[in-house]
Amino acid sequence: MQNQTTPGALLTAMRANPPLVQCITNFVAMNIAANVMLAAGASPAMVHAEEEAGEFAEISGALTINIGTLSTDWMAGMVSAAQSATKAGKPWVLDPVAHYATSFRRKAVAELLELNPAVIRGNASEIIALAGGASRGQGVDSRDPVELAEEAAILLARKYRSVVAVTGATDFVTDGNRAVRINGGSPLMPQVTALGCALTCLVGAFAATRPQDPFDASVAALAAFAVAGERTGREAVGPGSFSWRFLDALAALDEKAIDREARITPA
Ligand SMILES: Nc1ncnc2c1ncn2[C@@H]1O[C@H](COP(=O)(O)OP(=O)(O)O)[C@@H](O)[C@H]1O
Ligand SMILES: Cc1ncsc1CCOP(=O)(O)O
Ligand SMILES: [Mg+2]
Repeated sequence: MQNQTTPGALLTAMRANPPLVQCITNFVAMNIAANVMLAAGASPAMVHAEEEAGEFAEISGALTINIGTLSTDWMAGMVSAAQSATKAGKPWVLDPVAHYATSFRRKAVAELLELNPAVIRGNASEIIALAGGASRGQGVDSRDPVELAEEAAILLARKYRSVVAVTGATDFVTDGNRAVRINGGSPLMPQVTALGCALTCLVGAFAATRPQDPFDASVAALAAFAVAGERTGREAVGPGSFSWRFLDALAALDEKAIDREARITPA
């Protein structure tokens, strides 16, 4: 019998019933994230206004919240959506973009963390700082290796009872108990803006497909990026061609390819 929770099986399940995912993301990421979601087979909606964000979360399969271009009115929409998702039993994913940079961001992330995200997805510098460590992050960019963030990720997963997905050259995913590393991708990925933000939305899509197991959902989303990114890296000549070729590679992924090519190892 086939394992129903392999990344490939989850990709097939997601495409068979494309989940509506409410993505509250940033101005930089909106377009690329929506295109990544469509290429992978999900149905994204970028809905953030306070007047409707909570109501929209009720009809979505999952919610993602990203503080990349935060403002006070967006924060109100984020809080309303997260409360509504939790109440409706829908998983939501937090992307704490550059939360260490200003007190406004630090305060916002502290408030959002209290609203029970199912998954926290960030780069290594963001995860280290979230656990109170000394991060070398600069603005939205990570300057720390993922290996240095693994302990922080486990700590955060236990503290907030959530899955923590740390990305970089080698990704690390933990729920505080289980942990895996995922290899793949391409060094060109951090040269294309908002790919991490787009990945956060895709984690939401897989979490909508498998709400009972946000760990497997996160691993599947990161594996899809790792395989599509690695394939794209072989063809692209720079960040420009990487960007459009990556969408094609995501769309071309299928169950067999992802399960054959994903390099996932227990940590
Ligand atoms: N040096 C690298 N080599 C391979 N893949 C990478 C590398 N850096 C980042 N990635 C991949 O890029 C995607 C976005 O991750 P990351 O750049 O860490 O997020 P963010 O954009 O939030 O900083 C992930 O799929 C990650 O695995
Ligand atoms: C450049 C920039 N500025 C504010 S949000 C953003 C995008 C960040 O994207 P990512 O976290 O995926 O690198
Ligand atoms: Mg990011």
